Amino acid sequence: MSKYERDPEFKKTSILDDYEIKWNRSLGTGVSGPVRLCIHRATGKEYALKLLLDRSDRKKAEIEATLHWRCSGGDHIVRIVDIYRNEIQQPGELSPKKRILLVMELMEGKELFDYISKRHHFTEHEASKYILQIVRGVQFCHRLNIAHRDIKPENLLLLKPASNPEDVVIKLSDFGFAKVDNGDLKTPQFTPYYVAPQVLEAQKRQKESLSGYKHRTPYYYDKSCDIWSIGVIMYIMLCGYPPFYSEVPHQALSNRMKQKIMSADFDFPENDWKAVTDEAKDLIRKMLCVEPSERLSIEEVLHHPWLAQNASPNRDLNSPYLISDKDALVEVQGAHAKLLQNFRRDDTGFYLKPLGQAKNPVLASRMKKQEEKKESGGAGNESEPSSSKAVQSLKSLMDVCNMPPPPPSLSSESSLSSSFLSESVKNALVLNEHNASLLKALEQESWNGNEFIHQVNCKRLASSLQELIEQLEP
Ligand SMILES: Nc1ncnc2c1ncn2[C@@H]1O[C@H](COP(=O)(O)OP(=O)(O)OP(=O)(O)O)[C@@H](O)[C@H]1O
Repeated sequence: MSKYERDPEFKKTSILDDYEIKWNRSLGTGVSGPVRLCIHRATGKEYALKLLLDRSDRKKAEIEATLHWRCSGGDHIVRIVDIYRNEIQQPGELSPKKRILLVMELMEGKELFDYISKRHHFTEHEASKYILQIVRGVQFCHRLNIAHRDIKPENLLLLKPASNPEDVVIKLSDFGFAKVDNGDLKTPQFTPYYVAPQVLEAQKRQKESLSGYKHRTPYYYDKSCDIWSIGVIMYIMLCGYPPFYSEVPHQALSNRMKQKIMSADFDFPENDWKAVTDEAKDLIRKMLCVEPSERLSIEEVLHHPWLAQNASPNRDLNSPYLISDKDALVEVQGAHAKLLQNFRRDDTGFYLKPLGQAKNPVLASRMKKQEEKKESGGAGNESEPSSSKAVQSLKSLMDVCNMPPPPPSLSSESSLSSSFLSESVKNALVLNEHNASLLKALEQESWNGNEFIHQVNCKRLASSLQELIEQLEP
């Protein structure tokens, strides 16, 4: 019996007895803060350490640790080797905090699409090998009745062999949104772009029931939303752009995009898809199927000919080029104006570099609006109650945090966005100056009253703002 078939032991002894934590070696940062490098004292082996706040009022960290642990026996799941429950102080903190510490196998943090964009030759055959690994990871979770619910490129970590790049190993990580699927998952939880229709429907229904509307039958969503996400990832892998675009880049998920997702309104533009096999398109259609009961199960995906027959062609795909190349994407935009018209990426999930290389019009127009507001001496409609204006200003700040980062090559745009972020914080503070939670969240991001001293973790700030808005809104 593998140790992962038993529930995990949350060790109470100090992690520092067993591991040396390299506090200055961040492997990547998410909502829960940086994942650090640590070294097993007895063997000298390197691991990744994720630190989760262990809040007594919420079981979130414990659930993430437990579900990730249960899936850790899978070949395509990042393995947890140890879990500790310790009070530990990170550098820069005033006092120790209760934490759950996940010691994981060390992966190469590179993101899947970033890796693909650097490949000179990338074929449908190779894409099928990558998708197969993702499917195997998800299959492992689903067999344990666990839905991951946040399958996106940043949560697919890589191990690269020195020899053949085709042998890259892909593993699924970050079980922060995972749940045991009893067929009654109804917390609307998603990341835009990879969100399945039934998640949106669940969200709509939850809103309706909060406003008193009663549904005759409860609406549920389940593991099948993971299949939808794999469908979106496969689509992008084969052509270089996503099947659904948002028309409003700064908005988390526009109504238009929601409509498109809920009606599975996508196609395979001939120019980019003519070299792709019908089997691949057939599989995508069956994964991006609106009705969850008609969508393939993970076992059916595995048995689909595109994966089962291992016969996809070795022809080069354009996707790496389109994912990374500005000119190519401009061509795509022209050729598929219908699909791309007015749509832009809005998710920080992964970044289609070329789209952001135009001088960010959203940023510019938002700055202009803020300027106009300042000049007119107000924060908007005077008849609005000040509390709703305060919430609105927090929402605007959250929108800014959720905007995609500029590409590293555009340092000027980067400084523009950080000064815009500071301006947005100041605007929010005018109406929320006594909000202790806001001040705390800003301090955590090194806000000195005028600007951020260090790199801001926009995802984490957006998530704190979301919590705050939920508390303030009736
Ligand atoms: N086992 C690992 N080995 C190497 N790097 C890792 C490992 N686990 C996580 N990372 C790095 O840390 C980043 C954040 O990890 P993770 O996604 O688990 O954190 P999170 O706080 O839950 O993030 P998110 O904001 O996506 O919810 C990853 O994108 C990756 O770059």
